[in-house]
Amino acid sequence: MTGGDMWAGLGSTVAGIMFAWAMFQQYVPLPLRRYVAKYTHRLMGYFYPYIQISIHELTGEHMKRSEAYTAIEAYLSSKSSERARRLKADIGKDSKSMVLSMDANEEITDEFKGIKLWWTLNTSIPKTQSFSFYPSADVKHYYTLTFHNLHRKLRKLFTNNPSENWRGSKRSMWCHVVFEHPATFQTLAMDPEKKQEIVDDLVTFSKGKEYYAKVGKTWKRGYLLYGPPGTGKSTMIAAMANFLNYDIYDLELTVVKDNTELRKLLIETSSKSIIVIEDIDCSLDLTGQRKKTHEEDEDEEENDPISKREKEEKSSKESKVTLSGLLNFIDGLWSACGEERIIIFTTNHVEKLDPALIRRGRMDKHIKLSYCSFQGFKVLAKNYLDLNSHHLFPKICRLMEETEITPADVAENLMPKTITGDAETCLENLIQALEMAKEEARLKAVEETKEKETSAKPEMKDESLLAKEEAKDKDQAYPKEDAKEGESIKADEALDKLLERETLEPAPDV
Ligand SMILES: Nc1ncnc2c1ncn2[C@@H]1O[C@H](COP(=O)(O)OP(=O)(O)OP(=O)(O)O)[C@@H](O)[C@H]1O
Ligand SMILES: [Mg+2]
Repeated sequence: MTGGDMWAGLGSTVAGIMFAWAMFQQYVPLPLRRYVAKYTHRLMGYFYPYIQISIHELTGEHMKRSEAYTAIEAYLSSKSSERARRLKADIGKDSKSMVLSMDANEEITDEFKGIKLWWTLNTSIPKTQSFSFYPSADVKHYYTLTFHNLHRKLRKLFTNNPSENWRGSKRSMWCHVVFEHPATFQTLAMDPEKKQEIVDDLVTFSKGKEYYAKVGKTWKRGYLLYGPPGTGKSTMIAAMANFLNYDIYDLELTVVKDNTELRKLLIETSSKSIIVIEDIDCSLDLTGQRKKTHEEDEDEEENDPISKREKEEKSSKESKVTLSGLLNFIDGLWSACGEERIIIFTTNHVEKLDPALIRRGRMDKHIKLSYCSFQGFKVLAKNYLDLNSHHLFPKICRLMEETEITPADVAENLMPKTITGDAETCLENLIQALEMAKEEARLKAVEETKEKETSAKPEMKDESLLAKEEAKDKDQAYPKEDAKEGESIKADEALDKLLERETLEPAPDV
């Protein structure tokens, strides 16, 4: 086929489509046209998964210039001069400078929180045009912002214990704000292999719809994050939400009235979400509830009616969520239709938790967040100081092997304290902090050995005290001759008692 044949063929195909379209518009009744349009639109959605927002220059009845349009124009002005290929030049207000902006139908690529966006300046020309040397006043300008449908929904952070600026409605038990935590797995300081393992686990979970259905399990996963304060438990939750594009429900158990309220809260959570209970060991006396039986409670109350009333008053304010209520919550018994949910508990004291609460199947993966390793430090150094290597790194590595420091403390030291603060100063600050931590640990160890030694002494002390007391008793029983009058009366009484006892009991061997 020659080039000419090909163009002729294409031309006749286009002409055919145009003809069919004209016939469709003219003869097909409107309801059917709408029906077809609806499905064409859906079909388009599959091929064109982008969202477009238009911002028109002139708005309202009086066609005033829109403030949003002016703000976008100003915002894009600097980007245009860097990135746009076709620019429009205007004289600035001072009549001396030149202001450059993007020309009509020009496109600029931009980024917002890691999301790729496209800005386009469009013009719409009225259909009835009269010939004129001057630009028509009817030409309308508008910007279009285009982004992928995936980013249509901004992530939200929900809470059942809101403070002032949280948004909520009477219908919902949760209030929310836009979730804007910047943490990612790249910026999280931890052992790279462990990090990869968690990422793989999350990916497997998020793609596991069929698998969970096949094995007959609710599509949910529980993570227990434990470790000392400042090791990145909350940061990891934010990184997980950003990675999976899930909402977060921060559940404050202490303000949940009872199991029924807990159930309602769970039902109101959406799919693709992470439900978090921070510091679970402090949230409820879950272990206590298990250990104390009802009978024991009742016995205590009967003995002390005041404490009973106090207890009742206190417990009317306190949460009545029980361990079994919480277990049902985790097992998802109340959410038969529940889909794609992650439940996370955090704690500083894993040993305090009831084993039932954290057994596999409930908290499927136990993740220990620990003190900062040199690998972790390298992530933070890259993140905070943009450093891959430095002559102080070996010294830091050695100190980190010798002492414990949390990632939170490392991060704090790596933050420049002045605008001009350089990387070397920050690293030196960290070295100082590490040396201090090492010295503190040494002193603590010394103190602990001293305490151990002294805790061994009290027994000896006790023995000597006993000996002294015995001697005192004897003194009282056999008063010294120079004792004062009152004392000698007491001593007489004691002597009487002793004699009395000796008559009743056999005399001890001395
Ligand atoms: N592993 C980490 N990687 C990166 N930054 C971290 C890490 N751990 C802590 N940080 C930094 O320290 C701050 C405190 O960390 P985070 O709140 O995550 O600690 P936590 O383990 O939840 O502490 P707590 O037990 O007190 O709640 C964070 O804002 C973050 O800047
Ligand atoms: Mg935390």
